[in-house]
Parts: sequence; C-alpha cells; structure tokens
Amino acid sequence: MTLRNLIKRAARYRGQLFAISVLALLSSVSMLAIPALAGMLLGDAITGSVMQGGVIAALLVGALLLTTVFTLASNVVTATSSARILADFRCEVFDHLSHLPLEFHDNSRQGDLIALATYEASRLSGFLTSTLANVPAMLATSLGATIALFLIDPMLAFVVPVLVPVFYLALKLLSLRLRKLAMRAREAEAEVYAVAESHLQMLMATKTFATEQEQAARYAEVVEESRRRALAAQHASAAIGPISGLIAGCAAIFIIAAAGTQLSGAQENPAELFAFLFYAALLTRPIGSLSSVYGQWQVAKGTLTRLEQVLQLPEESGYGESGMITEPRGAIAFENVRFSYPGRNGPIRDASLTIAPGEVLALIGENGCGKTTLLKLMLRLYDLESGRITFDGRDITTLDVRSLRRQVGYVPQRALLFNGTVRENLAFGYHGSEAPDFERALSLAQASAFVSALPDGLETVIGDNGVRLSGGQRQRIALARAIIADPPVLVFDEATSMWDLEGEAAFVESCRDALVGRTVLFITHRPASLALADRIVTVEGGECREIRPGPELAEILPIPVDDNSQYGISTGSK
Ligand SMILES: Nc1ncnc2c1ncn2[C@@H]1O[C@H](COP(=O)(O)OP(=O)(O)OP(=O)(O)O)[C@@H](O)[C@H]1O
Repeated sequence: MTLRNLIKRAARYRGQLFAISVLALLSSVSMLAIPALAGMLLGDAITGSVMQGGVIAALLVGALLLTTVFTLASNVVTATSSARILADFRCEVFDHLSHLPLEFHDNSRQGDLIALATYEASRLSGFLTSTLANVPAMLATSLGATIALFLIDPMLAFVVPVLVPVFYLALKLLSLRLRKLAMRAREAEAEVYAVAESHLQMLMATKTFATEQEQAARYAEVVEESRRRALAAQHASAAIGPISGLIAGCAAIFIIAAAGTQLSGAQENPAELFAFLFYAALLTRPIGSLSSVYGQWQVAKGTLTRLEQVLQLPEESGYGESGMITEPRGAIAFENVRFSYPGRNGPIRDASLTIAPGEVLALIGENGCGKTTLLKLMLRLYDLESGRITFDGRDITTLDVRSLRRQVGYVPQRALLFNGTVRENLAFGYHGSEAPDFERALSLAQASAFVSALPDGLETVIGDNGVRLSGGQRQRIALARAIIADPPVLVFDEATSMWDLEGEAAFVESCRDALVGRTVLFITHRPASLALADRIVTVEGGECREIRPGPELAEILPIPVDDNSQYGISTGSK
C-alpha cells in the first residue's frame, strides 16, 4: 500500500527521477570499465608491456573523467529535483491542511503539523531523489560487477546466489528494529516542535509568571528525549551499512577462496587477478548502498504513512463551482439546529432564529453557552448534527463555502493579525478589483488617529499577532479589515471588548449610518454596542430566546438602568 502510494507520488516527477537514474547509470557503467582497465594496467606494468600501458592509462583516465562528469551531473540534477519536490510537497501539505475541517485542527497539535510540512516532507523528497532514483545505478553496478566476476571465474555462478538469502535475513532483522526506532524518533522530534511553538506563543505568560526555568527544563526534557531516540535510530541505521559491508567483504573473501583454483594461474595473467579483485571490491559498494536503501525505505515508510494519514483525510466539503451567491441580501435563519463538539454534549441543542436582511441582532448569554459556536456554524466551520441553517433561504450546505464566507465579515473575539504592515493586515480579506478604501474603514473603526500616529502609518509592521499594538488597537484593525471586505453581513464577536468607552460610543454612532442595509450580528454585553441592536437574543440551554425590552433586559445588563438609557437602550422600566 505504502509502496504503491510512493510510486503514485513519484510518478509526477518521473522526468527528473528518470534523468537522475540515467546519469547515475551512465556513471556506474563508466565506473564498471575501471576495474578491467586498472587490472590490465597493473598486469602490463608487471609484464613490462609499456606501449599498451600508455593506451590503457589513457582509457582509464577517460573512464575516470566520464565517471566524474556523470556523477557531477547526477548530483546537480538530484539537488535541483530534490529542492523542487520538497517545495511541491510543502505546498501540497500546507494547502491540504488549510482545507481540512476545523475539527481536525482543534484536535491536532500545530507543532506536529509544522513538522510534517517541513522536515518530514524534506525527508521524503531526499529519499526519492538521493536514494530511490539511484537504485537502478546500484543494481547496474552490482549486476555488471557480478557478470564481470562470472566471466573471469564461472565458479562464482554457484557462490553468489547462496549469499543473497544471508543478506536478506540480516537486513530484515535490522530494518524491523529501525522502522520502530525511526517512528519513535519522529514522534519525539514533532514534540520538540510543538513545545517550542507553544513556549514562544506563551512567552508573555512565561515571563509574567516567571516560569522561564520550568519552561527551559521542559524543553530540555523533550530535546533530550528526541536526541536519545534519534541517536538510537541513527545507530541502527548506521549499523546497516557496515554490517552489510562486512557480509559483502566476507563474501568477497569467500568468492576469492572459492575461485582460488582458477586463479592459481594468475602469474601468467595477472591482469585477470587484479580485475577480479577490483570487481569484487566494486561489488561491495552498491551492495552496501542497496542495503542502506532498505533501511532508508523503512524510515521513509514511516514518514509516508504519516503524510498519507493526513493527506487522505477528506477536505471540508462545499468547495465547488456550484452554489455561488451572486446577489446577497443577508437573510439568515437557524432552524432547529443541533450541534455538539466531538466527545461533548452540546452546546447547541435546538436553536431556531431568523434574522432579516439589514437587521442588527445582538447575541448575549453566559460564558460558554454557545454564542460563538452559533456564529461558526453560520459560517459552516462545523457541520450540524441536525437542523439546518439558511442564507437568503438557501441551505448553506448547498452553497460554495468560500462564496458563503465572503458574504460575512467575521471579527473574532481574539483579533487574528499577522506579522506584516497595517496595510497588509487590512487588505487580508479583500477580494475586490478596485483599491480598498482604507481611510473610510479606519475612520469607522476609530483607528485613523492611532494608525497615523504609528511610526510609518499604514506601512508600520505590527509584529507577530500584532504584538506591537495594544489589545484595543488590534481589535480596531481587525474590525476595519472586516469593513474593508465590504460584505453584506457583519459578525462581531466581542469585537469591541477592549475598546475604551469613548471609542466604542463613537464607533456605535458612526455605525448607525454606515451599517444601514447590512445584516449585523454581534456578541457583546457592553451597553454601548447593545444600543445598536434592533433585537437582543440570548442563548440558554442550547436554545435561542428573544429578550423583549423590559425588566429582564435590565437584569441581564451588567449596568444600572439609567446608564443604559444614556446609550439609547430602552429597558422598559421607566
Ligand atoms: N473547539 C472546541 N472543541 C470542543 N469544545 C468546544 C470548542 N469550542 C468551544 N467549545 C465548548 O463549547 C461551549 C460553547 O463555546 P462558545 O465559544 O460557543 O461559548 P460562548 O458562548 O461564545 O462563550 P464566551 O462568552 O465565553 O465567549 C463551551 O462549553 C466550550 O467549552
């Protein structure tokens, strides 16, 4: 199964792999001439035939030159192809990972996936180009050397087949152990990536809790484990070459001894004796390499299995040509929606909710009741257990997910920014053909003042996750980004939770006009934002329930009734 997968995968690069094989073959063919010529040269030197010796020496230099040129060319093509294949593997793994459902990512370790897309992919490309493509040349050298030995002494015809099973058995025993060790080494290496990544992400917490020593100790622990496991695998792998070399060496001695009677006449023809010895020596090289190919194949098999495990996972459904949304209105309906995360019961049990185009709806409810989950379900980031969600009356499962998601400007609880300039971050979700209106979006998101105060304005680089900005500033950039995308539906998940009250009030004010005609869903408990809502819905016990203005709303809101009125919310108690 794995071999078939590898062949399928390698088929895409047959041109490059063929070129490597041919060059390596040519190199080994020219190399095969060397023992015969060297034998003749030595024989002539002993018998004193100087004239012929000059020609043979020239031929020998020619064979050496050819071998060097072909080996060089093969190495260059190997390096070029390996880099190409690695780049393709990386992109394929990355592309597949970004199309896998969120559920997969929720249950995976990022470090593990990064290891897969980087060093595991490089291992496989190396195996294909440096090892597999050289197998024909190794076989050709072994076969050529064996034939040459046969021609010199036919008695070997009986000796060589006897050696094959001995080789096979020794290799089988070694490689079984190697495969297990390589798998364990791979797991430990992935753990090193995972711990390093998590440590860097948690650096702020590490510093504020002053746990640098504990983190360093934890990292040293996984590094040590990885070192031990890698060493064990390398020892097993390193043993294969010398052990097979030893067997091959013993075999060469055995062959010489077995063919001793024939070679006793060597004094008359020393060229044959030398050629024979050189071919016997030449034979040990490809046999040693072929046996380490076997070991490397065991390691590559582990890598390939892991890659296939991920690459065979089905991508999110809904990526297709059909189900495009051409004239969005922004009507959304949840109909008896039920959804549970894997291994959990809930949080959404039977949620029904209808949102009209252009309506502004606030979702409230206690922590963990399922508000964010509802928004994610609307974006089809997870599949429902039962019920359905519609967009403009069409079941979202019949829509192209990209088309659906492009109708929605989603601002998550934690602003997701990357290490680029403010401008690049703002343009991240923009698909329009005209230049995006940065100024308007920044002004709506109350971000114009602070962005123009940044050292390079829009061109300021904001660091990983926008670390060089404050929490509220990050949220403003994330919000401006959603506005720039100009979608008919805007979804704000606690998007202003870090804003100062003044900024939030100004945002609400500017939204009154700017967001007219758009469907807006937002999760918030902040009165200023709630003031925007046409309706307020709470999520309770996995269901949605509308809250009418009145004492209930006053009870839910974490501020006095009088303060609510200041933001234009009617609690009905006056
Ligand atoms: N990826 C996940 N896998 C498993 N359970 C999850 C996942 N995401 C959320 N949950 C669980 O689902 C429940 C609802 O989470 P959700 O984020 O929707 O709550 P919320 O109402 O938005 O909460 P908050 O007000 O704290 O943001 C919680 O109990 C949470 O533990």
